[in-house]
Amino acid sequence: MQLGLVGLGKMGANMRTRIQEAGHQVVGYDPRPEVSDVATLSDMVAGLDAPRAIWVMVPSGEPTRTTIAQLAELLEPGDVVVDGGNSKYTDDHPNSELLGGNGVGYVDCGVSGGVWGLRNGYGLMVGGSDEDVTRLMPIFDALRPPGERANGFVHAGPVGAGHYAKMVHNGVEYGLMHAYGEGYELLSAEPLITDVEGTLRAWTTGTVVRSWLLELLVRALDEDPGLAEISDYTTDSGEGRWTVEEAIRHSVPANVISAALFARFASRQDQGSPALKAVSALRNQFGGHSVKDTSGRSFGETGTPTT
Ligand SMILES: O=C(CO)[C@H](O)[C@H](O)COP(=O)(O)O
Repeated sequence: MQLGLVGLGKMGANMRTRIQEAGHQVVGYDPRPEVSDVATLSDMVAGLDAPRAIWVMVPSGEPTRTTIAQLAELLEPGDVVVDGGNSKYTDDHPNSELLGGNGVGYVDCGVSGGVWGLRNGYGLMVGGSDEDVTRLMPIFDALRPPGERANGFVHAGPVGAGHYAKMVHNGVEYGLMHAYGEGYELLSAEPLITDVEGTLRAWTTGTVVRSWLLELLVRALDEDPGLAEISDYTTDSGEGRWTVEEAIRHSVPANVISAALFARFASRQDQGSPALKAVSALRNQFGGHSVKDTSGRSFGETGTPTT
């Protein structure tokens, strides 16, 4: 199948490779000519046979809304657009209506897996009509991990459901990372524990708290013993806030997720928390998100896997 892919950043570029490796043809567009397959968005559209499928993988908010508005001008009835970024789910209906006015379908897809998704596959949470989702299944199958479709892929509901599921996923991510961070801090504070990293490494196998995030924490400690180089200053890109807003709307007592979000805010006021160093190191490990070193300089991409 052919796919137009808008946005060839650290997620989009890896997704292009994975989709191509599954035998599909990708025409990628990015404003940076050195990574783009075509010069303009309209060249990308012109390079695809109708009916077209276009995947948008650009930062959420204005960049995604603008891209979708531009596509609405360029596409034809029967085409379909996927927003694979971390958009707020409330953006999905306006985007869907804008495109639908011209007979263009719309699917929202939460994508999890960070910079490791190229080799491990991406977890996908999809919202849209059965017809649009079925049509895009070859692309979803190329991106998701191998094996059972239900492990790593869900058609969670109508338009908006994919981004809602991804928002909650990211809220859970905040809570998990913070719990590991607190555990790391407590182990580090206790003189009885003479091998903190070894204890965390032991937890990665057999225990009830084993997980990929825990493996990444051990990896971060291997690369930076004692997390000496990293500041606890931890940013956020919105999903945690939206999860807490939704918890309030539904009167769900989201104690853990809101505490983890507020701890990130505190990290920007009062630096020096080992738990937040761990959270910051984990964001860098799984997503290649930029972090600060102890002198306040931003750096990133150290989590990019070499395999
Ligand atoms: O979607 C992701 C992982 O699943 C991103 O890496 C995540 O959005 C990072 O979020 P934040 O910047 O708020 O920590």
